[in-house]
Amino acid sequence: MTERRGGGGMTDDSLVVTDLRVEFSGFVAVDGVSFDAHPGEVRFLIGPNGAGKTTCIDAITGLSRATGSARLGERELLGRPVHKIVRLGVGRTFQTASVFDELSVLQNLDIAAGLHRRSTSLLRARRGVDASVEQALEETGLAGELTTPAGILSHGQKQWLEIAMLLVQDARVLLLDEPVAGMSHDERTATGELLQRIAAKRTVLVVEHDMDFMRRFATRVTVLHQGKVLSQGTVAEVQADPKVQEVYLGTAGAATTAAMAVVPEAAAGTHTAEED
Ligand SMILES: Nc1ncnc2c1ncn2[C@@H]1O[C@H](COP(=O)(O)OP(=O)(O)OP(=O)(O)O)[C@@H](O)[C@H]1O
Repeated sequence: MTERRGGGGMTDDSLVVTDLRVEFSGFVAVDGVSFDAHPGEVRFLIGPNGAGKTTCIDAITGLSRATGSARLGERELLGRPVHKIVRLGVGRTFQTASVFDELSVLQNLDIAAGLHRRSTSLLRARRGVDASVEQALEETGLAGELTTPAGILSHGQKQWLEIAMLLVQDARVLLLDEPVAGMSHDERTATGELLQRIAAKRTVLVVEHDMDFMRRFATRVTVLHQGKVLSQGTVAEVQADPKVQEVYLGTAGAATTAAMAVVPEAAAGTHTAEED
């Protein structure tokens, strides 16, 4: 058993990816990528379009065949089928929210919860709101939307519902693919704060394009470029890396470069506010 402790150290819920490699008919999309993520930090994976970010998540969750290693604590994930990886506690969201629009928030959560429940506890749950569902509703700020059809939730609320579904499944590792795409500024802030709360006890890995969001909420960042790790470290370290500046200058345009170049006061030290 590995030691359990919070604040970014190695635990049974740590995700450790080593020398990950994914090839599609001769094209190497992920080429020897290594990084780790631990409970207590909001870990970011960034990089230009086509860098290999989603493919890394696909490999970890069993959707793409990969070589190398992706370990949850002491368990190897690579080579296991998708449903077994889910059962080990690895949950993910996709770039497009995948909730049942016709069903209420509660019904969506009940279905998600069913994945980990026996029929007897499902029967019990039908008489009221299950404790895990109630906790997920509170944590994601959706408690007031119990009977709302998911289809009429705001864009941000749909993403939070997806995160809530992972919480009721008791995911120990959450892999989130562009969770704030299309969100308003306020929704992004609420999402960042939600991720910080969730990450206190779970491993959270966020794939993002939004540099401002990354600067505000990342504890550590891995930058991918053309399938390889270009840079890795705190927000301040990564932003100061000339290799990162060069890639963003060359591929992502002036706006992103400007966003990357600004190191906020709070991030200029070794870590972000939530560590203090
Ligand atoms: N199933 C597939 N078959 C062939 N090539 C693929 C497949 N999936 C991804 N790729 C290629 O692998 C590379 C990495 O794609 P990936 O989606 O992981 O990048 P990304 O960093 O997530 O990009 P984006 O930010 O645009 O989502 C791209 O060149 C993509 O075209």
